[in-house]
Amino acid sequence: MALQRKKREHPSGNADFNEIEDEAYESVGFHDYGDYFERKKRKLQNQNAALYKDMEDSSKSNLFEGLSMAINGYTNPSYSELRTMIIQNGGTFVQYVDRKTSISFLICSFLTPSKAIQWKHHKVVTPQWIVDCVRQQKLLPWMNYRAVQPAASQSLLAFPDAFKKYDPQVSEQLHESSEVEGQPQDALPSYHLEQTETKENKDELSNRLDSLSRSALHNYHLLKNPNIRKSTTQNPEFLQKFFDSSRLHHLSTWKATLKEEIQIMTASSSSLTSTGNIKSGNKQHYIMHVDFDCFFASVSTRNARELQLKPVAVAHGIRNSEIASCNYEARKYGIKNGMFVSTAKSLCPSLVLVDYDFDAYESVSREFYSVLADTPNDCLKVISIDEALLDLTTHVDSFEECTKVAESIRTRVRTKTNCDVSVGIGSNVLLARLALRKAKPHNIFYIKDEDACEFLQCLSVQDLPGVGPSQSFKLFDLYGVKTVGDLQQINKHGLQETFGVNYGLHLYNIARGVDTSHISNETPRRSVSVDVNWGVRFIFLEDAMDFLKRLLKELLIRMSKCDVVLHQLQLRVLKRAENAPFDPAKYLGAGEVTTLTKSAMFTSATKSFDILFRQVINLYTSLNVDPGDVRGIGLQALKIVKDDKNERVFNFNAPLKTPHKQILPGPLNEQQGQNQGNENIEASSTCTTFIPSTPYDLPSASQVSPSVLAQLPQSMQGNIRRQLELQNKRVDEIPSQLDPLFLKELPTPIRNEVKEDHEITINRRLKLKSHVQPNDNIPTETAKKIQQQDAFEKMLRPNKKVKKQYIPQVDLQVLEELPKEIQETVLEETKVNRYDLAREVKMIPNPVITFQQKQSINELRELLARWYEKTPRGPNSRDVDYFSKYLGRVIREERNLLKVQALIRWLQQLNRKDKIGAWQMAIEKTVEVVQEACFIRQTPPLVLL
Ligand SMILES: Nc1ccn([C@H]2C[C@H](O)[C@@H](COP(=O)(O)OP(=O)(O)OP(=O)(O)O)O2)c(=O)n1
Ligand SMILES: [Mg+2]
Ligand SMILES: [Mg+2]
Repeated sequence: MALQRKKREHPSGNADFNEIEDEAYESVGFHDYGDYFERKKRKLQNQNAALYKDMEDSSKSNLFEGLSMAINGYTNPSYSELRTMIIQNGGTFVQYVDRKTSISFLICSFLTPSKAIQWKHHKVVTPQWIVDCVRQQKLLPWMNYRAVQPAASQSLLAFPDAFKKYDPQVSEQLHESSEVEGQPQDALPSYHLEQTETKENKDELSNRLDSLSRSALHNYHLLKNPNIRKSTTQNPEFLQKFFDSSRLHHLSTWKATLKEEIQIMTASSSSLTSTGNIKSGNKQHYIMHVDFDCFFASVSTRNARELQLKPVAVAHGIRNSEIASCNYEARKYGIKNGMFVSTAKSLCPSLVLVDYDFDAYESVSREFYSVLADTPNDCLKVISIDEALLDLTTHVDSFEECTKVAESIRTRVRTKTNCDVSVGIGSNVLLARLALRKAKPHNIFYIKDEDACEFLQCLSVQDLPGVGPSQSFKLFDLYGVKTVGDLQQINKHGLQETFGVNYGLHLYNIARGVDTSHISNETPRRSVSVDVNWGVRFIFLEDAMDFLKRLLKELLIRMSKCDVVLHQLQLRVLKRAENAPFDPAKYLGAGEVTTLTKSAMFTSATKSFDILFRQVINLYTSLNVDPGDVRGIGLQALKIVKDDKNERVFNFNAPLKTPHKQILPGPLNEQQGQNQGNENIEASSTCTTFIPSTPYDLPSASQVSPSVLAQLPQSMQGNIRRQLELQNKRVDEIPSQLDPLFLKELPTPIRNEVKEDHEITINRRLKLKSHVQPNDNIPTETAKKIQQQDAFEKMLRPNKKVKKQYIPQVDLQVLEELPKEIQETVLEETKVNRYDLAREVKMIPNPVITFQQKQSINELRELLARWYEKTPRGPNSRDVDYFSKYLGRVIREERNLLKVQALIRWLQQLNRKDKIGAWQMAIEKTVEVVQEACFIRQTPPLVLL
């Protein structure tokens, strides 16, 4: 197949999947819209002011005076009839709901389950309430017209009753009783006032609530529910419960422990490394990748033969919890690890859910590793609790011999654990890994070097490690590449041009089965950490502080178990991504987040809670994250050393000082400056603040940069220089400021790229520094230049998303509907000239939005029919998202409601006969997105039934 570099063209020239994904129009929540909608909102308010004036003039009553209401979805009476009733009876009609608390009532006939959860603490009534109130001309008790029933539908992790102090019933009663009067009460919920409900307390709370961000306020309302509250960080016992039930916590702890044990075991034997080239000189390498089949699921059912024949999955059991592992019987239905229980159940209603058995997983894993350790090898590498890599190079001479070893491992593991492992063998890690996938389940497979290219040809590019959805999309988009065979046709140069020198080369190599990575024996542990990424919900800053305190205590407990002290402490905060919903799909999960990291260095290793906590507070506050947006927190002890009990780690006699000032204005300052007032930090940022752990400590040489040194007071410079001399170091020995752990987490090619760039930067810095006399003051100009070079740190951070600029947008059609005076004001405000506007409107008609390059309804129907036919077990949720977003865009931009209506009806019709559950859910989700888009665009909801 001759592959040309081809860019997909879109007839409309303005819409493709990338744009759909990139643009800030996730399924539009009631609260998620940006400048564009703010603008639109104002414009429509103007419009409405005029529109409603006539209605108000003919007001029938002031029945709804002081009440603000919004309408959502399909209603009977219709949207416009209800709107008229509300306005004519003195109510305020709200078109855009940007804060749930900004309206007194939401009127709707039906809410989807996820919306019902979001709105369950708000007054959501059926249209009949409006009708009856108007008919009787009195405010009737709204609870009799609830559209959302108050009972929480989800079962929750059973935390002990830790929240007695908040009396939910009293709160609920208060809520209800004042509402009977129909008062607009954005209420002072009683729960957060732990003490008596004095007026002062209420006022104080009210003031505090006023200053909260939308996300914090959202959490405030969410946490009113005591059941939810006790499943979050607000519960003092949360941490323990979380760790007991968190599989990810178990997995990381086990992995660290296993690595440590294997390291001790192999430390005495000579540690061998293996080069992973297909051929390294004349020596053929033999790498083996061993992994349990459906580990949790098979351990959980290993003594229940009857279950092994049924589809089984291990999960916490609630609807939107994740499946950790499912057996191969379940996989026949399309169920996968990581899928939500609700989706899995819709694919296979008879799916048996079993609970976690962490003790059993641990003991089975120990048996497994004891078998591997007993197998003669050059190197044993822990990959996870259920998988490992073995280098057998010097112990076998052929793949056949290697297979015999694999058979023996399989038999011994089976005998000891009653569970199966599969084994993949190749001359490098990549081939062993790909062979393992082929071997699964219950088998052994090897790929010889001479067969590698052919084997790889049939794989999809996404099967290659390190190739994710975005890279594979790019490959398809630019080159039409789908399979590894296609990828083999693209030359190295082309790939490097598109993906960068290193990643391009990496792609080129792995497409041919070449992997240059090494495996080596375990090295001593380099960090201890504690991470929580579920149930993290704060309202106020003190909630975060309180939780950080508990987290640090936990970290210190773990450090003491490993008998280590730290030189560096890193704080990691997961912040809700811009435009991500307040409540992610996974119940109380983190959802889509941006990771922010900051760390502090200590010259003397420490484990002192006081010292560390002060720095934790400094680090946290310098990140400047709204407490309402925090979705996860982690603390990591880095640069750890064995705790030498005799060594002075903290001067207990020294008075505790106020939080240490950062004495070196290093990168942190720059970072802080950028963080402040900038919510758009995109990905992890690593920077270091430097803190002496005793009052008179000076920073270690490894962190001193001449530019920084130059800016310190003379006396301090002298001190530092003296200390450096004592350590036989010069100022211009510029250390690497690349955090090795951060680097380690990067994929190899990217890591190499970063390192390479870093070296270039360091060289440049060294060149600059050669002008500097070591003992002289560095001239300010040079210092500035050097500081500019410090900006190489920025390389570590992926590009920041530039905040979208608001470009005045005036819709001529809307404008013309406005009264003349308002038109003038709008034009003045937007500084747009009417002539330009008309020209612009002429030039840019409503765009035609395409989906998969199709735009006519018939073409799209055909596409949907194929999609439906190809996915009898239900569509991929990403596809559903794409499609929903596309429809939302058609409503917003192309303004072609008929098209949307036709397509959804078509999907409904396709599924009418088979009534596939997963498809039904997908259609519902699409309808939900569409109706929200209508709601926001101010059009009546679509009639779809
Ligand atoms: N994100 C993850 C990854 C893994 N695991 C747990 C459950 C798995 O059973 C176990 C091993 O992970 P594997 O990726 O090896 O998955 P399985 O062993 O379940 O399936 P397979 O047969 O594909 O290896 O780790 C988890 O709970 N969550
Ligand atoms: Mg496995
Ligand atoms: Mg595994």
